[in-house]
Amino acid sequence: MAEHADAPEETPPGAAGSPARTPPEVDRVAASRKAVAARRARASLKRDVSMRVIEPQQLFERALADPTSPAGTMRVPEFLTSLPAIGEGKRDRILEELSISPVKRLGGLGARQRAVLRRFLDARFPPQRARGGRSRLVVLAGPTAVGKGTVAGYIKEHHPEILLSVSATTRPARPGEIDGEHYYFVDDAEFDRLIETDQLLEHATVHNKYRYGTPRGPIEAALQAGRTVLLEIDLQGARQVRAAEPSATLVFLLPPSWDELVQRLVGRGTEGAEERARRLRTAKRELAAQHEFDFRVVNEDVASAAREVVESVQVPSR
Ligand SMILES: Nc1ncnc2c1ncn2[C@@H]1O[C@H](COP(=O)(O)OP(=O)(O)OP(=O)(O)O)[C@@H](O)[C@H]1O
Ligand SMILES: Nc1nc2c(ncn2[C@@H]2O[C@H](COP(=O)(O)O)[C@@H](O)[C@H]2O)c(=O)[nH]1
Repeated sequence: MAEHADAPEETPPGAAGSPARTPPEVDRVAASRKAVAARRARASLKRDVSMRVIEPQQLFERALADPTSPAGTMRVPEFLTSLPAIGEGKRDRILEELSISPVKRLGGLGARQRAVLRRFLDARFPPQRARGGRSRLVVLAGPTAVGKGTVAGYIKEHHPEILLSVSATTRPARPGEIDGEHYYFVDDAEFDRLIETDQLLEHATVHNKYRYGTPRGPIEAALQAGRTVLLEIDLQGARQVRAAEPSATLVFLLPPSWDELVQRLVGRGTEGAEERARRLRTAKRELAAQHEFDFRVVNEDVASAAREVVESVQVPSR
C-alpha cells in the first residue's frame, strides 16, 4: 500500500471497541489529567508557531526526536493550520499535494512523508542567513519583555569594551531609573530639538505612546575608536538604522515561548493591564518581522543569550 494511504491510527489497547478490562476509577482520572495536560502542551506549542516564537522546522524536529512528546503527538493538519497564513482550505490542499493522510501525527510519519514535509517547510519558511560585511554596530531588538534590557545590562556589566548606547525618551522615568544612565529623560520640546539638529541616528514612537531615539554622537565616536556599539531599540528603529547604516548587525531576541513572554511582562509589574495589552499587540507585529534580522537569539538564559549577541559580530556570513 502507498505510504499516503494511511490506515486509521491503531486503536490503543483497552480503547473503545476492544474487549479489554475497564480501568479502575483512579487510572481513568490520571489518564484524563494526562490527556488534558498533553492537549494544553500541544495548544501552547501551536501558539508558539503561530506567533513565530519558534520556527515550524523546530517543532517538526522535536516531533521526530520524540514521537511521544507534545510535538510528536500533534496531528499534521493541526500543525499546518498553526503555520502563518495557512487556513483550513490551504491545509487540505497541502495534505493532498504531499500525500499525507489527515489522521497522521507528526511523530508517526514515514521516511517519505518526513522528507516531503521537510522540503515543504524549507521552501515556505527558508532558513535565515546572516549577511556578509557586517559592522560592529549591533542592533538588539525583539518583543516587549523578552529581556532586551536585561541582556543589554548583562553585556554592559561583563563587556566594558562594548558601548551600550543610552537613548533619549519622552517616557517618564520608572522608579530606580537614573537620567543619563538608563535613558536621557527629556520633554517633547527637547526631543523635537534633537531631531531638528540631526542629533538622532533614529527615532520612533514606540507602542504608540512615547518617543525614543538614539543619540548619534557617542556611537560615531565609539565606532571610530574601533569599539563595538550595542543599540537596544524597537523594530522601527532597527529598520531605520539598517537604512542609514546597511552594514549594521541586526539581532532579534526571542522568548523561549509566547506564554513565557507574557509571564515576563506580567512578572515585571511595570505596566498596567491596558499597557500590557498594547505591548503584546506590538510584540505580535515585531515577531512577524524577525526574518529581517541577521540573527535570532533565544533568551532562555541571560548569560548565554548575551554571549550569542556579543559573538554575532564575529560570526562570518553563511
Ligand atoms: N532569561 C530570562 N529568564 C527569566 N526572566 C528573564 C530573562 N530575561 C529577562 N527576564 C525578566 O523578564 C522581564 C522583562 O525583561 P526586560 O525588562 O529586560 O525586557 P525588555 O525586552 O527590555 O522589555 P521592554 O521592551 O518592554 O522594555 C524582567 O522582569 C526580567 O527580569
Ligand atoms: N526606536 C527606538 N526604540 C527604543 C529606543 N530606546 C528604547 N527603545 C525601545 O522602546 C521600547 C520600550 O522601552 P521601555 O524602556 O519603555 O520599556 C523597548 O522596545 C525598547 O527597545 C531608541 O532609542 N529607539
